[in-house]
Parts: sequence; C-alpha cells; structure tokens
Amino acid sequence: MSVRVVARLRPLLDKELEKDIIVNAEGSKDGKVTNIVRIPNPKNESEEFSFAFNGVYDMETTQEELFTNEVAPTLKSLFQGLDVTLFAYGVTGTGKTHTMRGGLKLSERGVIPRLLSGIYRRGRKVAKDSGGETSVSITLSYYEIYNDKVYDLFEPPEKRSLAGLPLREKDGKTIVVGLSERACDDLKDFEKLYIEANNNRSTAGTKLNAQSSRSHAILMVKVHQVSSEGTLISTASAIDLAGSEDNRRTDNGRGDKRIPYRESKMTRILSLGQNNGITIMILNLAPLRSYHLDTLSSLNVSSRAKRIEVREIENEIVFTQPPRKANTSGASLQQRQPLRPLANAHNTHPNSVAQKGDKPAKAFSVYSDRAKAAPRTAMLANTATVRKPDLAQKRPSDVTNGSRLNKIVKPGMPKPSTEMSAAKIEELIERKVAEALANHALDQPPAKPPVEISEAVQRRLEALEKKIESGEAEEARAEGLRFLLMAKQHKERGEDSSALKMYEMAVPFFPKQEKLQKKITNLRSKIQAKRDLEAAELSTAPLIMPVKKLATAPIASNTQLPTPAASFEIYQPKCAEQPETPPKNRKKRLSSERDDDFDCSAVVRADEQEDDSFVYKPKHKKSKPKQNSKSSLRVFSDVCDDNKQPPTPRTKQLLDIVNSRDVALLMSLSGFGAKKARDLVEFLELQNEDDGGNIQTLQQLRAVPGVGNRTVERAYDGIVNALLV
Ligand SMILES: Nc1ncnc2c1ncn2[C@@H]1O[C@H](COP(=O)(O)OP(=O)(O)OP(=O)(O)O)[C@@H](O)[C@H]1O
Repeated sequence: MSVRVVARLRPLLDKELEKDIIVNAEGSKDGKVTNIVRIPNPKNESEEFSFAFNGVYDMETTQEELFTNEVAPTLKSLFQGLDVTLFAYGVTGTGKTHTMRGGLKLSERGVIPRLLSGIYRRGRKVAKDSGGETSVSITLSYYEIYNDKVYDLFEPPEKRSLAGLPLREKDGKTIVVGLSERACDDLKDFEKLYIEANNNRSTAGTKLNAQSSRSHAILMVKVHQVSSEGTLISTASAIDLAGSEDNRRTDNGRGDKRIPYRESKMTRILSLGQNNGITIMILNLAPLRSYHLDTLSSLNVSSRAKRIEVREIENEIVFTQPPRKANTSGASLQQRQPLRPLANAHNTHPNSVAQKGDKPAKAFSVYSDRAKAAPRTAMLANTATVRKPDLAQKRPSDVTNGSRLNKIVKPGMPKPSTEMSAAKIEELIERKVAEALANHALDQPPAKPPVEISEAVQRRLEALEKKIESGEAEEARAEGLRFLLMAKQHKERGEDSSALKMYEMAVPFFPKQEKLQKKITNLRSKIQAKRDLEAAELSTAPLIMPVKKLATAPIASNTQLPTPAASFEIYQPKCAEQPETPPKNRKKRLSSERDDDFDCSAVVRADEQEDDSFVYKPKHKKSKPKQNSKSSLRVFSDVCDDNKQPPTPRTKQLLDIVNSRDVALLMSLSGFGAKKARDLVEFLELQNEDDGGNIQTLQQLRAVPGVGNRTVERAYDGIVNALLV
C-alpha cells in the first residue's frame, strides 16, 4: 500500500475576509517544487510552522486540476488490480464534500463523479484494446457510518435496522454484512443512484456549516474485468469523512462525539486490508484564523500520516473457469502474475506523469528509490519546521517547540525503513484515523497512567463511555445503578473483590459521589487487610486456626465501619463448614455496614423507581429475603441446591433456560417480559467474568436484580404447569 497525502486549501467564502487569512499553501516557488503549508505558531505569531506534503494545492486550484494530478493517475493501477482508496478529511467547512462530491456544474464536479467518469472511459478502452476479450462491469455499494453504526445508503432510512449493519472480517478484509451492491452501467445510472443515496444520508447541521454532513460516507466502486482468464475485481473507495471539528466550537454536543478508536467502525474499515493498494488522503484546510488550532491539529495529523510507506499487492485474478494457455500476444490481464508484490514501490505515485507548467507539482520523488531523486523535498518530507526570522539558521533540533514539530530527515541519515509489518500499518492507520476523526491532538489532556484493568472490563467501560457520550444519560444512570446493586449483592455474599469491581464500574456513572469513592477505598483496605492477614497466617500458623477464630469473632455492631483490621470477615459459603453461623450475626454485620453503604437513593429519581428491575430500595425499606416464606413455592425445597444436592428436573429446566441467555426463550417463562429477559441476559453477561457465568441455584436466581421471589415462583410454576400439560 502506498499512502499519498496532499493538502488543499479552500478559497475564501462569502463574508470571509482576506485579512483573516493565516494559512499559506505553496506548491512551488521560483520554479521549484516546495509543497509546503505554512501557518503561524498560535502561541507566538513571529514563528511559523511549515508542513511538507506530497502535494499542496492552493486556493486557486480547480476541481479538474486536483483530479488530474492526484486521482486520474490511479485509474491505470485500479484496472491492473490494485484497490484505490481516496479520502478527504479535515474540519467541518474546509471543503471535504466539495472536494469529493463537488457542485452541480460540470466544472465543479468533485473527485467522485470524475472518478466514475474516468472508470467508465478506461473500462471502454480496456474492452476495446482486448478486442472484446475482456468485458468490464461496474457495481456500486454506498454506505455511511453514523454514530459508529453502518447503514446502507441504497436503502431508505425507514428500512434501516437501528443496530446498523454488522462488520465481519473475511480474507483480511472488512466486509459490511448485508450491504447491497447495485449494477451501474453508465454515468447516468451513477448520477441517479448517487443522488438518491445521498438523500438517505444522516445529516445534522452545525453552526459552522449548515450543510454539514456528520456521517462518514463510503462509496465503493467495484470494477469487474471478465476475460477468458478469469475475473479480476478491484475496488475504488471514495470516503467523505465527517468533519473532525471540535464539538465545543460547533455546539454539536450530541452522541457522535468520540468513539474509542479501537472500536470504531471506520478504523476497522480502513485498517483491515480494504485499502491494500493506493491510498490518497486529501487534507482539506480553511485559510482562516478562526480555524487556527483545528488547522494546526490537522496538519500535525497528516504530516505523520504521510510517512506510511508499505508495499503494494495486487488483487488476485479469480479464475472462474480453467485457465487457458497464456496467449503471449494477448491482453495485459493474461500477462499479469497474481499476487505479485510490488517490492520497493514505496509511496510512489502509481502512474506518475511529468509535471506540467505551474500546476501544483507532485512530489513523487519524495520517497523515490533512486538516490539522485532524494531531493530537497525528501528533506522536507515528514517535517514540520519552525522558522524564526531571527533564528533562520538555527538547527531544527535546537528549536524547542515540541518534538513532533522538530523532526527533520537530514541528508545522509539512514532512510526510514520502507517496509512495515501489517500490524504496524494497522496501528498507524488506526492512530491516524482516530486522530483525524477525534481531532484531539491539541486539546487532549495528558494521558493518564495505565490502570491495571482487564481487556474485557476495558471494553465494557468504553462501551459505557460511548453510551454516556451518546447522550443516553438516563440509560447510563440506570446501568450505573445496576452496578451499584450488583456490588451490594456481591458484598452481602461476602464477595468483596467482585463487589469492589462493581463499585469501580459504577464510578464512571457517578464520578463525584464521595460516598462511592469512600466505599471503594474501604473495600480496597478490607481486601488488602484480608490478603495481608492470609499471608501472615500462611507464614506463621496452620491456616484453619485463625480462620475459625475470625469467623466466630464477634462483629462490631456500632454504626461506624470498624477499622479494616478488625472488621474483615472470612467469607463462609452458605454450604461450607460453619452452617451454624447464626443469621442474627449476619444481620448484625449487614446493619453495621449499612451506614457506610453508598447511598444510591441520592442518585435515584422517583420515576426511576417505577422500574422494579434495577431500582435501589432505600435502606430502611429493605427487608431481608424471606428464607422461610410460606409461599407454596416448591423451588425452595431446592434449597438443597445450596447444599450441593442435584437440582430437581424442573429446577434444572428453569436454570437451563436462564443460562441459555436466549431472550426469546426467557420470554417464554411466565412472568418474564422482554425487559426482564434482556436485563437478566445482561446481568449474566456481566457475571461471566466474576462468577464463572451461570446461575447454579434458584437462590442465586432470586438474588438477581429485578428477578426476586415472585418472579422465580411464577417462572417455576409455569414450568411445572407446562410439564403437567
Ligand atoms: N475549493 C472550493 N472552491 C469553492 N468553494 C469551496 C471549496 N471548498 C469548499 N468550498 C465551499 O465551502 C463550503 C464548505 O465546504 P464543504 O461543505 O465541502 O465542507 P466539508 O468539509 O465537507 O464540511 P462538513 O465536514 O461539515 O461536511 C461549501 O459552501 C463549499 O461550496
């Protein structure tokens, strides 16, 4: 894959003033290729940053010039079997859509319609040159990524499923499952399809640009070349990224803010081989001071991006019939070797053409393998230099404006490695896309030190973060409460570590709750004290002695939480050695803890309490589950479950249904509606890590938030009735 990064500066729009221009795009100077974008240092206007690109296009550049220089040369490669990916990125209002889609007038047509036009023209040529041997057909897919969900743009919005289309990895590529593909025979077809599909795009105007498109739109143009040799399929993808603007500036405080980049659909789509081949990134820039930081951020992002240099691999010809003997006088398809790595074709333009006139020059020689072609631009490539008028001769390494801006490839220095591992490429692309999308480069607070947390928990936290950010605050609060309740339950069962984890997971929902923090601190101390004691006991005495002693030690009943050393208990499973531990003691212990409990009622609103699934009942209302309920519920003859007796067939059946985690199956139980079933499944998913997964007994089932005695009774009766029928 080669990645070529070019910058395009848009002209001033109505009402924008010349005096506000701060960005200077310079393709060439005094007849020499420079390809530099200059912008003042926002902290010190006497300084100027310059960023080098593979191509730089100034405010006067026409749509045709950009296409002819950057995109047209990729067409040949596309028909040779390489995939081509073109994308525009930049802040809202910098001209991405103008660049990719363009205006209605012929001269204003953007990259996409011109690409299609070029593909059809070349397709006809290929067919003609092969004497009719090769036929070329084009199919289109078009989808958008909106709030990290993938939607087929050829489907009207009302047909969309809320969850969007799933992604799968297949043969190293990311596939959008269920994405439609439309045959598209000519430009007319294309225009019709494209206009229709664009009307299906999710849009939301922002203050900066009322026409702003807030979804990423990905058009995939598949070129099928069928000959007697087989079928060669290659894809040109044109991506119009949503603006990477700062949400504070646009007041766009909705849910499409930040998706953790490893989970981002866009990342997956761009990082997994879809872009094997040639990638052209067009950085769109606005010339104005009001975009100063955003522009600098984009420049920083792109100046690193263009260092991606990897090998190109052609798509393999798919033999749809037994291959014939090669006809040496035949078409180029027959001569091509499948999967031929183009070694040393690093960051070269696929079909470079000589520079003409004073058009923005292409910097193909930037990464040329030929030593003599490692010119001045090579020194500038990947470089942002700071030019101080009074320190013009200062060595770049002496400049103190941050290491990223000071890197310079000096002549004579070893050339950067031109080959990269797939993982490295992925990593770079992920980083690049994440940065381009999130545009956090300048405003990011310093990274927090890594916290030891399992990957699964991290994933869940990120999902929660996403939820919170996507404005589902109410839902998130409910989820937070669920964690608190689960924490309490774990704690009541003596599972302090799990309780701690649950409390910690509740923190993102209630970050400022001091009681919650205190709870966590106390639990940590308690667990630590327990560990210390166990360690001490291990080294000094037989384990059983102190454990017994502690288990029978009187537990303080005062309302203050005893100091950890005196307060911890050794958890005795209900079926374990000391079944005689009087319930009274247990009650006392609970009451002693209550005053220290995080007061969920502080965060529960009355309306939330209607949902009996996960409502925290204030302490004074809380009653202990009636162990000896007079209920006719035979399930509690299954208390024997807890004594390690095998469950009855009915209990087993009920538990099997529960543990199936199948919402539909759960809904077949009496008393289980959709919500209860879903909540239970969600609860079980959460249990996976902590308790090994399944509900083993009806006691445990009763203890699940939102289930309780009554529900278990009904479900059990339902099963009995079903068995009796
Ligand atoms: N090169 C250009 N020549 C003339 N007008 C331009 C050019 N680039 C952008 N514009 C105009 O600037 C405005 C903003 O451009 P555009 O909508 O393409 O921005 P964008 O980056 O796609 O924004 P968003 O991310 O919000 O969709 C439009 O009115 C567009 O016509």
